Amino acid sequence: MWEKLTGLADSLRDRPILSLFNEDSARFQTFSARAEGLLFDYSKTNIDADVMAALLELCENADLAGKRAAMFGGEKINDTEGRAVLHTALRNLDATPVMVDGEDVMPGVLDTLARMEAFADDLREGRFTGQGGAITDVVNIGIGGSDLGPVMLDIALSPYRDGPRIHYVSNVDGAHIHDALQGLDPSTTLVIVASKTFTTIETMTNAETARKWMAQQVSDTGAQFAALSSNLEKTTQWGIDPCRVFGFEDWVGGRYSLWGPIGLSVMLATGPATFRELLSGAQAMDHHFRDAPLADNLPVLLALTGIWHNQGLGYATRAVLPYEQRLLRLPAYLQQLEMESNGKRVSMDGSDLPVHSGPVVWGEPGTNGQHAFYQLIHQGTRVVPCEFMAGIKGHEPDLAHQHDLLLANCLAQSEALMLGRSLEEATALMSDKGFTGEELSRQAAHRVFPGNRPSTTLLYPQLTAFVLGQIIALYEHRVFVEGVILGINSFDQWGVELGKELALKLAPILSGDQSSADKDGSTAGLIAAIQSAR
Ligand SMILES: O=P(O)(O)OC[C@H]1O[C@](O)(CO)[C@@H](O)[C@@H]1O
Repeated sequence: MWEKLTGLADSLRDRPILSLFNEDSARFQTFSARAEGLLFDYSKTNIDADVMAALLELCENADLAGKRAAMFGGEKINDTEGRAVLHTALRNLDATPVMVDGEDVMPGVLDTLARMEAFADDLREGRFTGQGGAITDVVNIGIGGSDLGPVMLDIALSPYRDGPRIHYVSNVDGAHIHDALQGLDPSTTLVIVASKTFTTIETMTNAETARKWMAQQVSDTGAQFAALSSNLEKTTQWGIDPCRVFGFEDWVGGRYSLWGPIGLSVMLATGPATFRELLSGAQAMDHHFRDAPLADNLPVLLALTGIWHNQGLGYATRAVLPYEQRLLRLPAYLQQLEMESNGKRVSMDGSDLPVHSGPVVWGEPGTNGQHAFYQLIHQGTRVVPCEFMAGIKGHEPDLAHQHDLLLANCLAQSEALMLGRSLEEATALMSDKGFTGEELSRQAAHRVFPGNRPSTTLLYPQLTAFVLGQIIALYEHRVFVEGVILGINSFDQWGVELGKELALKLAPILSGDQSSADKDGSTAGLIAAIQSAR
């Protein structure tokens, strides 16, 4: 199945991308696609018509259309956990029926959304208060999918923020909750415990700490706690009033959960209307993904460029480079979305993957990244496919000149990556500066850029809630498509379990209650070093 692609990759690896533009003046039009205001340009890659045909063949062979229908249709495609995968139902605002085990899940989804909206309105309009008056601060305690999505959205939607201040606590490191609670008044603070399972050690430990902190000033601490979870039994056991528990079903994966109750903190900060805009944007992308032909389908095209670069050409990482400061936490969010989903070594049937799993995903907003790691991207020995993204318009009309500079930088980087600078050009440059002989060669060598480095660019009109919904759903579906082509289950995460189990066993050893005798030499040595220094 992979031979055709890897064969093409071997023969085309060094072909200059620039030559493709010289041969075809319409290359940009052919190798870019639009959907509902978004423009995805993948012309600055080595993909040509043959490569695209081979990539689309992979989609056919993997029955992408059938698997997509199975996902939207509520089939239990997460078969190592026996679950459907229906984050799309959370933004199915038209309420068209979505069946799981013969039952329409939409009435429940919309009922929870309405409850969240009523609670958000009550809190934002001062009808729900703390013991000391209107809620001024909300502390959202969660980790992984119960944190990264809301944190990313909170920053991205800052122009729309008009509610209480939100503070996010995720790390079990006591420093995190200590610093977050500094200066907050417990009597006007709401604590949200966000955990799908309601068993995650980091979250439950931080929630206990928050409860103790609140008890110092608030007599009925339970009245200022809310929970977002699938485990209603545990939220009740923990003492959270069911009227402030917002539940969701097991068919919402943690890293796909920001569209439902896990997004409550964002709704509190920006209001129900903005949250609905976010859902509408995602829904628009769902429709596009479901209905557009594969060759014009943005999530499919984004996935295929990923497959070409990672499994075809063997590039091990990809950089996500938003030229949008408010997408500061998008790379971190995508790290979980992509790497927890597609970082798997076996196919659905348990056999070893014939190709690499999904790539390492990393990044940072431009222009900051330019002054940090772009050196390696331009002149390092490894090729890093870059995924640029930028809004055509900012939210600061008075600072439009800065936005133009931002866009100029974004375009300059993808251009520089493709064009590079030859030894002849570098030599001429340094010769003009007066260098001669061996010193000219030496100085010129340092100024050569190999170029021919691939990148894609996603342009969007402006970072509104709607557009943000589109972008996140685009990446979600990209992960799905890559997972289908790889033949893996993108919706479980067994790889995080072993470390959790070992941490639980190590805790009593570290505290001295158990012996480290059965530990490997390094771990035992580290334990001894920690214990002896206490
Ligand atoms: O929401 P929960 O159940 O606390 O889980 C938090 C995170 O832990 C994981 O299970 C593993 O890291 C993630 O998939 C999940 O997002």
